[in-house]
Amino acid sequence: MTPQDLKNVMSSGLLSFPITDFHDNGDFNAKGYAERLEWLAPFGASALFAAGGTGEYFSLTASEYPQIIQTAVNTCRGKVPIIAGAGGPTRFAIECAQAAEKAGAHGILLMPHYMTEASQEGLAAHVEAVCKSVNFGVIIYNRGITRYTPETVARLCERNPNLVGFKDGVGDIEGMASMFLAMGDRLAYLGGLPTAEVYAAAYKALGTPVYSSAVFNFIPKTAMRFYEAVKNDDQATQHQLLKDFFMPYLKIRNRSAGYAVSIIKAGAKIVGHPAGPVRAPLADLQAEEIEMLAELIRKVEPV
Ligand SMILES: O=C([O-])C(=O)C[C@H](O)[C@@H](O)C(=O)[O-]
Repeated sequence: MTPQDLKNVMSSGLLSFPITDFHDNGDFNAKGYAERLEWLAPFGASALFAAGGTGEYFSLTASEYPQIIQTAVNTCRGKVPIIAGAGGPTRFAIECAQAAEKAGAHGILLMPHYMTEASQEGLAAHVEAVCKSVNFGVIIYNRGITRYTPETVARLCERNPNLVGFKDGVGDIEGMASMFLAMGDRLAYLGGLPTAEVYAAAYKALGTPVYSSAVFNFIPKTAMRFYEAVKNDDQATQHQLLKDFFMPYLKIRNRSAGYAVSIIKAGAKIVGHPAGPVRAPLADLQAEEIEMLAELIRKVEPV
C-alpha cells in the first residue's frame, strides 16, 4: 500500500485498535489474537491498528513485536488494512517500523517517544529518522509529552512525502484547529482521544470527522451505530448512546489511571472474547467494576 493509499484509508470510516491477547502468565497468545481479529474484521472498521495504545504497545518486547504484527497481517490479509504501532526511542521505533514493513503492514502509527521532554527540533529529527527508514506511510501521534506544532509538521511534510497522517490524543481544540487549518488535505486526521466517541461530534464540526474506537473491541455493533449517527448528524442516537452507555462508562474508566485500556480487556471478556490480563504497569478492573460494565453492555448489546 502506498503512503497515498494509507492516507485514503484514514480519510473516512471508523478505525479501531484491537487489544493484544496474553496468556494468564502474560505471554503473547498468538492463537487468541488471530481469533480476535477474525471476529472483529467483518464488523466494518476501515483499518485496524495492531500493537497500538489499546494493544499495549508500551508493554511489548522487541522479540514479540514482529510476531504480533505478522499475526495481524496474516489474519487480516484481504479483509482490512493493518497499521502497526511503533514508537519509543528513535532507534527502537525504526526497528519496529522496519519489522512492520517487512511483515506486510500497511503503515505505522508513530507513538510518543516517552519519558523525556523534547524540543520541536528534537521531535522533528525523531519523526524524520523514522519516516526515512521505511517506504510505507507514517501517521504521527500527538499525545502526552509528544506534541507537535503546525510549523514542525509543515516542515516535516515538506521533507517526508510518506508522512500522511496526524492522530490527536490530546484534545486541545485550539491545537487541533490550528493543525487542520495549517495542513489542510496534505494530511489525514484521526481523532483518537481515549473513548473517542465522546469527542466525535466536536471533531467533526472542526472539519476532522474520522476517529478510532476502542469500545469497538467489545461492542462493535454499537460502535458502528454510533459512527453512523455521527456521520449522518443523527444527534438523537448519539445523545441516547452517550447517556445510556458512554457517560456511565467514563465513570468506571476514570476510577483508575490506565483503565482506558484495562476496561477494554474487561469488556472483551464480558462479551465472551477474553484477551487475558493487562500487563503491568496497568491493572485489571476490580470484580465490582466488571459487574458495572457488564450491566452497561447488556443495555446496548443484550445477548
Ligand atoms: O492507541 C490508541 O491511542 C488508541 O487505542 C486510541 C483509542 O482507540 C481511542 O480512540 C479510544 O479509546 O476510542
